Amino acid sequence: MTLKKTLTIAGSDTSGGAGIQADLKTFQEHGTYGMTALTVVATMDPDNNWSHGVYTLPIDVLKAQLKTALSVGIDAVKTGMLSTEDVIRTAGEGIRETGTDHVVIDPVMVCKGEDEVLNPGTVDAMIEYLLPLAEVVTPNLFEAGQLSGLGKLTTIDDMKKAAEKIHDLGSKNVVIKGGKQLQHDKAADLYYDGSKFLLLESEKQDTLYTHGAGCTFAAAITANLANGLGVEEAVVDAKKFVAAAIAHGWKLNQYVGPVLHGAKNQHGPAEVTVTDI
Ligand SMILES: Nc1ncnc2c1ncn2[C@@H]1O[C@H](COP(=O)(O)OP(=O)(O)O)[C@@H](O)[C@H]1O
Ligand SMILES: Cc1ncc(COP(=O)(O)O)c(C=O)c1O
Repeated sequence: MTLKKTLTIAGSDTSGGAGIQADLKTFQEHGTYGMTALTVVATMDPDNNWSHGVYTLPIDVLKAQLKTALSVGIDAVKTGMLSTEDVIRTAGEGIRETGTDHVVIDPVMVCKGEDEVLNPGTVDAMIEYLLPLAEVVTPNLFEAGQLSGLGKLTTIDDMKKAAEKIHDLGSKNVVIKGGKQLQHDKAADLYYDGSKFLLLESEKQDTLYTHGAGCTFAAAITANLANGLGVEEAVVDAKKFVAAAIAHGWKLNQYVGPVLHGAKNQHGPAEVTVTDI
């Protein structure tokens, strides 16, 4: 049996819901063989309101992991938390060497609820080293505002303008996640392939248990591309996967509630409507 091989270049979320943990669980649910190149280890302090520590691994350690993964061969690759310009450049070099076009860039800049980029130099580095390689980029509203240079995005019209700008930066397809932040009665994401805009909508859940949703969405797109789906189909199916995972999100402790990565396979896909806009 030959499995498609999917690589995530991302951070470890020790609490298990996001980061490479989300990616590997999601790859598994899609029947792909997951591999990892770790960039940072994120920890959470129970004595200090679960505040995050982010420990960047030495760049040589990242390079050695990429060498291992590249020697095996990769069918699709995604990125997650990349903490410095050096890490981003190295990730870009690794992605080029995989030779695959199935490249999903999840431009993680902050963890949920925060609105300041941890390290501002990383936005320019993502634009320079990663967007030109992307088959799909999946910013949330905040990240799309940063990458496009348009700042705060509040409407679907703003999202369209940002998607065009990000497409011009080299990503072949752009998915801007409206999520909970967008003032809209559904959880709406905008898909743009350079010519048409699609609005992907699912039920907006009234829940705080969405930890890992962004990583899970991008990992599902990656696995779908590896499995041979077209980009539009890969994104719509991933939305059904993540919406189900959010609908079954659960409380890990008083601070965090992760999505249930296996929800689609256990309970069925969520309903998603797709509208040409
Ligand atoms: N409360 C919610 N109910 C339903 N879907 C949501 C909710 N919050 C986010 N989503 C969806 O989850 C996916 C990931 O988005 P989001 O959580 O905003 O990303 P990120 O983790 O990068 O901030 C998107 O498809 C988004 O629309
Ligand atoms: C290592 C790592 N990557 C990515 C994220 C982003 O997670 P989400 O999918 O909830 O945006 C986090 C958030 O805690 C993280 O710790």
